[in-house]
Amino acid sequence: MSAPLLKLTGVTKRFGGLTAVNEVSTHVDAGEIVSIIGPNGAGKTTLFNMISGVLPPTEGRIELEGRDLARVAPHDYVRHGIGRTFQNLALFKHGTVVDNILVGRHWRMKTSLVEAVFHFGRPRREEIAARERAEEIIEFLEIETIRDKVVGTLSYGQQKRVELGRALATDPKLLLLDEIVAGMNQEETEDIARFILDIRDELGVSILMIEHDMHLVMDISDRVHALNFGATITEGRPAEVQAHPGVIEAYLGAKAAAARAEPAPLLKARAG
Ligand SMILES: Nc1ncnc2c1ncn2[C@@H]1O[C@H](COP(=O)(O)OP(=O)(O)OP(=O)(O)O)[C@@H](O)[C@H]1O
Repeated sequence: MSAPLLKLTGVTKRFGGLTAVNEVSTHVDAGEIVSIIGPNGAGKTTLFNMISGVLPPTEGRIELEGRDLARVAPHDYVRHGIGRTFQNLALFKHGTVVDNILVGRHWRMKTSLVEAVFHFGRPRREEIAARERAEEIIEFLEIETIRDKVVGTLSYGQQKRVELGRALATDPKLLLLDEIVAGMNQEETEDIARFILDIRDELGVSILMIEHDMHLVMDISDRVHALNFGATITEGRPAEVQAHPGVIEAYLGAKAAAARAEPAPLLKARAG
């Protein structure tokens, strides 16, 4: 049997005395959409940061197609096939849509500085191929009408789509989506859900996403991994995970803690 696309074994991250991620083991097979859920502070972003090379694990092993990523330099994760979007938009606001998507392409290009400066054969060929790929992605994401617009002038939903385009331009095998629909309205969320499924089905890219939108998680995930306080509560099919007592308790517990942190309505009214 071939190795899973992504495999995590006993992955742990400690920040001083705080264990943000505690011995998490999971995997993503080729062609899967897997979601990571959990209340605020559960360790989801820290886990993503380790998978995308932003942070080294304190313990444990992360493998992509059987290759230990500890041996890969952080800036080479993209070239090995891990693409990512960020929780907060990380686009070049003054650049156009095309410029931003080309940036993703350049992250994975091989042209050396000397070649680029003297404009030898490979950079030109690579540049033409990069532009062609950017246009394919623009068409795929249905953003042709805004291709020359400056990103900072676009709606939040459109900007998120551009960020998705930039991640796709790196030709990932595995795409990490960090709360991609946060702040979107229902129509924008439905569009993104459709694109995620198309990315998997038409482009053959596997997806690992952190998501708070439970409708999206339940609708499109093949598998869900639930975390709380850095540790795995359970993993399984969406409906099983949603009904798991530990998951319900984690979310209710988080809600109760948030409610305790809020002043009682009467006190709030008086204070106001
Ligand atoms: N660089 C850091 N230094 C110290 N502690 C950190 C650091 N990054 C995260 N933490 C802590 O690790 C824990 C997990 O945080 P993380 O951001 O991974 O959670 P999360 O599940 O992504 O939360 P959210 O849903 O709010 O984004 C939290 O207690 C957080 O305060």
